[in-house]
Amino acid sequence: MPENTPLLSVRDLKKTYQGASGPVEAIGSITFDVRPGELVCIVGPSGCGKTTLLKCLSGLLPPTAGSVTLDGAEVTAPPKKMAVVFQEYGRSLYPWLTVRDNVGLPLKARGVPRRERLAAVERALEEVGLGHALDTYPWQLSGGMQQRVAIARAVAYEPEILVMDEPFAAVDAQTRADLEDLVRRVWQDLGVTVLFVTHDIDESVYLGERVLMLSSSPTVVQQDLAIDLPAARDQLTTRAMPRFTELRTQVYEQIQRAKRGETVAAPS
Ligand SMILES: Nc1ncnc2c1ncn2[C@@H]1O[C@H](COP(=O)(O)OP(=O)(O)OP(=O)(O)O)[C@@H](O)[C@H]1O
Repeated sequence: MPENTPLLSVRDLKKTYQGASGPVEAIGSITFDVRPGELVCIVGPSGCGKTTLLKCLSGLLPPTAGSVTLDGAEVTAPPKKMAVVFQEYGRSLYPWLTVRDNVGLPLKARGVPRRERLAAVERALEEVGLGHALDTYPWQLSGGMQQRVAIARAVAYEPEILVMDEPFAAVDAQTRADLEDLVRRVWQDLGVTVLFVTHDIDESVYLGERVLMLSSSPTVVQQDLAIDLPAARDQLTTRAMPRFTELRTQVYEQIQRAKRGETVAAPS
């Protein structure tokens, strides 16, 4: 696929829920593209519709209007080319299966032969630094390690796009920093396209090559900001850069505007 052809295209996406006391307009109108190989973060105030947007992107919820297209095909059901990593790692892994079998499960479901499957599982676990944990069970691992297993499972599946829904919200700060670096490394090593949803402004700037800021509901894209930080990022030096501070201030101000319901800024 040529570099500039979008992999994911969201066009005038609108979602109105039928609530008990009338319609709730969660998403007003969202339009954006993600090109192959990009790492895009989506950030927005609580209740702005991030989960609703992800459900529509992953084919779990039909939009009220507009469309989602992945690799040229309209998304109407969970696409085979997409893997999703959720916040609740504890509920996304099967406790009665070893790490090896948890990671291999989607490949087994896809009919990948055993030998090939085991090799892919081992590669993915090596990539997330858990090559030694093949025969352990999820409940024998820390929260951060379980989330690594969930990332390995998504990676082993070789998706065209990896969607992550606030994946590090439930882990401690040190683990979170390690996992952020892991996402950047996986993205760089494997060249997979990543769409990362977070409510954490610093995280969005540290991780992203682009940050899409959402407004409050009914949601629109408030700003699409290019993150012009060096590709090699480091928790200490990158976060100490004056440019990092400028960018996080810009995102913070937009989010505050969004919370106050102020008008949309011109795209950067
Ligand atoms: N099933 C539903 N029926 C009616 N309204 C809903 C439903 N699901 C979500 N909403 C409303 O849609 C809006 C967006 O909700 P959503 O959960 O997508 O936001 P969010 O950005 O993911 O929130 P948070 O960051 O707090 O998790 C909210 O006003 C919410 O109350």
